Amino acid sequence: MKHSIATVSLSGMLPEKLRAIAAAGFDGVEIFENDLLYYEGSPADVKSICQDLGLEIFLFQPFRDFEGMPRERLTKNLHRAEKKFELMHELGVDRMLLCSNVQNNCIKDDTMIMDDLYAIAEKAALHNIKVGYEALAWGAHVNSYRHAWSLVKEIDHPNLGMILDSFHTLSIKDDLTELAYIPKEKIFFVQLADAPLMKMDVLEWSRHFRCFPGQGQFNLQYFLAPILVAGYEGPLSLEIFNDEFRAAPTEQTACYARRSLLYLEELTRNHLQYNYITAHQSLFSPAPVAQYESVAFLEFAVDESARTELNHWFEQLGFQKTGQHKSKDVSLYQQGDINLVLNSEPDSFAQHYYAIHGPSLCASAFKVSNAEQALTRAKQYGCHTYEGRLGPKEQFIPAILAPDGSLQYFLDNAADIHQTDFFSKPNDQVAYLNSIDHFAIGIPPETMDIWTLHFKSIFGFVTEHELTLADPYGLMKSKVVRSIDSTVRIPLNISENKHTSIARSFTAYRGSGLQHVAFSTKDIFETVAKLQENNLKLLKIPENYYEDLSAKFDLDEQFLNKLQAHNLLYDEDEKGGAMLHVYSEIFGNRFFFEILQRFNGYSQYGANNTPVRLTAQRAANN
Ligand SMILES: O=C(O)c1ccc(O)c(O)c1
Ligand SMILES: [Mg+2]
Repeated sequence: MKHSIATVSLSGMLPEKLRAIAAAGFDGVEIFENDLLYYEGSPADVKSICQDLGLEIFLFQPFRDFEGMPRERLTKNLHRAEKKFELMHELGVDRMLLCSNVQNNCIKDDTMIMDDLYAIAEKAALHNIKVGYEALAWGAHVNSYRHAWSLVKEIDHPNLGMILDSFHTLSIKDDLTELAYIPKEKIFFVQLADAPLMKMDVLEWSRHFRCFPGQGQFNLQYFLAPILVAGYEGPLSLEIFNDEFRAAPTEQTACYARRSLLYLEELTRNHLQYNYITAHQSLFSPAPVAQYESVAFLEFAVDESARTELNHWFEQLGFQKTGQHKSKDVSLYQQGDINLVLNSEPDSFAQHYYAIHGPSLCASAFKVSNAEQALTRAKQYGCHTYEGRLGPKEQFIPAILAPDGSLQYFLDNAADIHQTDFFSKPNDQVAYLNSIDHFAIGIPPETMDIWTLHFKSIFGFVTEHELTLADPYGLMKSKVVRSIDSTVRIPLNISENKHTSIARSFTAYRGSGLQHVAFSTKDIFETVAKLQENNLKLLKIPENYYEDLSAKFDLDEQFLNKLQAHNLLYDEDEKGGAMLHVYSEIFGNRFFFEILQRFNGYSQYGANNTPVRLTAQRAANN
């Protein structure tokens, strides 16, 4: 289907927005009146910029507070409309959005409103313009598409139709059934926006918190599907009022905006198919999501000194160096199913990454059912791919760029590369740690929505509820993205405050970066004893914490003493699951390691203990 976006959705000056919109692959735009008002060029200039960029102008908007005004205002309002029709001719657009009146003095009389709408439709006809009526959720009288449609249907004028905007419909939880029964020629335009569910004034919610499809909590496919069933074939247009996007980089936002429409098309296609409705042929249909089986490896960019230091930490954690790359300065550490890689190869991706970020996670690799399929899907979604220089006999591993510019590899032959790419020796030590339970990354707050969309669309991951947690110097928020069956889990952490641990890691990394890696073990007491024997520095937990535990949970004294002796933290969930976990100290203000054991299907991340951890880390690292 054709894709469009309202200019209000992006940051920047009008020409800059238009260039980014074209570069992201949109077919056209809605010109938001304010963008035009503030622009120094004429409407004809805007028309020619769009033409040069290959963008169609689909819609001019909004025209406000027209219908149902006191009678003496009608002539004036019709005159105002005609002025805008003339401007629209200069712009080269034939469709206008009229939003329902929000004024206090709007007269709540359907007959009078219909007279007014008929009058504007007649004027529009003289100018060859089509007026689409949109019910704002906070409209003074008309605030639902069903009310708007009852009026438009009754008026039955060829120059008057409907504009359907997902936000206004889904925010008031309106019934969606009637959408399928609006004749397609009466649906003049469709606007799409997602939003997080919030308890607040609907106007404020709409003006500040809309987001791209897939980033919020609306089920947009339930809104779009009946519109397609009605036969609508016009553009799908994003209209996003969002404070973060107003400040975010224009080009990147435009790219993710476009991807969100592809994602919505895919969800809608699946939803239609699930209901045995023949899907629109033109709906985006990418390669299916591959199955994500595990984290295949985590790769750290290091220089010589960081390599020595991390080598030491890994050994203390019980890893064994089992591989040396055949042609590169890359080494492999293993334990159980865990693979960690240190890369200090000159003139490589890792070294460029190191030059900017210092010791950091430069790549994460995922074991998937079919790497080619995962890559194809990512490409279809417009992801940037990466192909590094291959050494002799080295295997090619498909990779894409994550939103922070690090690499994400897809592997379906994880076992093989150890043989083909590395001089390897068998791991002959006992494995205390078994697998990567999760790894957390700290990201700039304004990129949270981009990251979630990345994992949802490319990886087919799901998100868990965002949690707000206390740091001694502010707040952090954490949202987990994970594969459906939890084989891969990645908490995404943000903080708006300047002095929190997350903020400190941003400074160290000069950007986003790894916060911690959590390894699972099958016997945490034995493992911790071993790590202590290896002199791994574990985070010391204050005694008060254990006092509180004994008050909160039904734990016996001996067990509590054992926890305290091992600096172990304890959490329970409401379904009877429990978790024991312990933390290392922090590696250079950057990342740390967690060792955990889950019991009885505990599916959380010990967030209740995060404030204790953050405070203890700060005490140890100040
Ligand atoms: O917030 C508003 O005023 C506004 C204007 C135009 C729209 O299309 C819309 O959905 C909201
Ligand atoms: Mg709208």
